[in-house]
Amino acid sequence: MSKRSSYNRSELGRPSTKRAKQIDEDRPFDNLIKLLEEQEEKKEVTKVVHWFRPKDLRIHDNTGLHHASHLSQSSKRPLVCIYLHCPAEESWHGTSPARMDFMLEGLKLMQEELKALHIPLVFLESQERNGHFPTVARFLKENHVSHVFANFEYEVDEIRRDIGLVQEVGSDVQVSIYHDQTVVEPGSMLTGSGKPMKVFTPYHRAWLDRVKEEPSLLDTQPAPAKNDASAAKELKYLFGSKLPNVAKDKQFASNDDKKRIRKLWPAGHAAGMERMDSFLSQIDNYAATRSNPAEDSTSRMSAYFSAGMVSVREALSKVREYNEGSSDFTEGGSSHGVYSWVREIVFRELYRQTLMTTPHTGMNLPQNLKFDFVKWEDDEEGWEKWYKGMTGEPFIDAGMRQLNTEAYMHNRLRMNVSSYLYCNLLLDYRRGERYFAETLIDWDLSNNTQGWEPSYTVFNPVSQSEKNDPSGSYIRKWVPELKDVQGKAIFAPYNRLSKEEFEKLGYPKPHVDWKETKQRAIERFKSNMRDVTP
Ligand SMILES: Cc1cc2nc3c(=O)[nH]c(=O)nc-3n(C[C@H](O)[C@H](O)[C@H](O)COP(=O)(O)OP(=O)(O)OC[C@H]3O[C@@H](n4cnc5c(N)ncnc54)[C@H](O)[C@@H]3O)c2cc1C
Repeated sequence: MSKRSSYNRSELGRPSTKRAKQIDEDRPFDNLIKLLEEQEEKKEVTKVVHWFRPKDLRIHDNTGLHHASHLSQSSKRPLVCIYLHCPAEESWHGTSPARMDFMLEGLKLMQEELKALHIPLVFLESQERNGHFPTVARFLKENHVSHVFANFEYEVDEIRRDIGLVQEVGSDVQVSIYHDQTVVEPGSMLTGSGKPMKVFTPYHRAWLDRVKEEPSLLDTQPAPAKNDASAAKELKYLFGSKLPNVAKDKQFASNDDKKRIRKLWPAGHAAGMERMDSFLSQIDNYAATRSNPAEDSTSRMSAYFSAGMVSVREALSKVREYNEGSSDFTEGGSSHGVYSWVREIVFRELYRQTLMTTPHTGMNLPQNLKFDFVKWEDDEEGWEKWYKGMTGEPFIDAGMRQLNTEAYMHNRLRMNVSSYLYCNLLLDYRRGERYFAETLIDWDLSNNTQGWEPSYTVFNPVSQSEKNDPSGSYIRKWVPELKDVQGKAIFAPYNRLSKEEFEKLGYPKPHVDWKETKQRAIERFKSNMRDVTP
């Protein structure tokens, strides 16, 4: 579905590892907090704005919006919502046609919901990447806005954009930004020596304790209150703002693609909550079936979480109801299914903490900077076979074809296809990461970059499929050339069928030898990786 298959240098460009270390030490997020704290409190309220970003596209349980509504009500001044569309930014960062369409459909629904509350949702547009905060600042000025609210985004460029806004508006507008993407505030989970936790197991344990002790972390906020009728009159000129057009490079390749994806992923909060409710009825099977892609038993909530159409708090507050009102999601306090689903949410929470506290991870650099010294291969044939799902490794091909068809891939496959790309094909992992960004509906920078973090673990697609897709149903579904292959031959048809039988299938033979290329990768990593000089 994604049309792009080659990348030029600037898109995969990155700072030097030395510069990366400097950025980690002088974190843009800390600078933003300092600026926000230094603002003088603005007593007089004229108009209040909430600025929606691509990660908080809902009016329910939206922290920034809730505070904006509160100020608007207490000061009896009107609330206005804005969304900034910047096609150049979307191109720069990746993002897929599926995700763009999903977000815009969600925004259309939100505009209607807000209109019923007499609150306008205004779409602003900036053609230039660096035109974002000046466009917002101009709108605030022209509309005599005194207070603007938003939720934090933790990517470096977004933090710098917010720094730009605070500086640009100066004392004219008070800017308030809230943590909203997670249950536990990123940056607040520290080791004994006061450093941000980076390792999953202790983070998970501490997270479970925190949520058990502070169940209010899962409480949700209501949708904003209605603007009064006179405000609606005063704001008349802001209603009816036209939904932005999708940039050419973010349009679906065909109408069929659009129809298929919209059916699989209906946009909006209501659709997301319906999906969550239906998942809850089967959550108890999650632990036993989550790794089998043919079961398709995971929640498929990722698209709703990454666009913020459903807040993770709201989803977990539902899980709490299911868990008899208890926020004890430890093994002892919940079913296997609940424990293991919440565990996945905790990965998401940790990855946001990592992005905020180790900002270089959002700058096309691996968390383990030693991997930046690896010399990658230029196997263009391998690249093309990988993204088209024609490598000759059935499990890999099935995963890539699912991705190209559904704008989604099961987690087990994401782990396998990524390992195959940078270990067996020895291609720069950033190319795969970018392909995911440009194809997935649930693209999320922190989950994606952490998922693609290179490591020495080389997944074996044959044993992985034998273990996780034991009946071969997932492979048969996505690789129709193999649908009639019986028994264990489905996992490795080239090696397990006779030459004649294999040739009849019309399926490619493996592009590389798995064992040899595993060895090559380990040797390459060992010889190329080196310490980063401070
Ligand atoms: C190489 C690679 C790339 C990935 N890219 C993305 C991405 O761009 N966007 C994205 O949301 N997830 C990404 N993931 C994580 C994971 O694969 C998806 O979140 C999951 O498959 C989504 O399906 P689900 O909603 O049914 O998950 P469920 O199993 O139902 O899990 C519930 C939620 O927990 C979170 N979650 C689950 N697994 C992980 C994980 N491994 N890491 C972090 N959070 C997780 C997601 O928000 C998910 O919706 C990636 C993983 C890998 C290995």
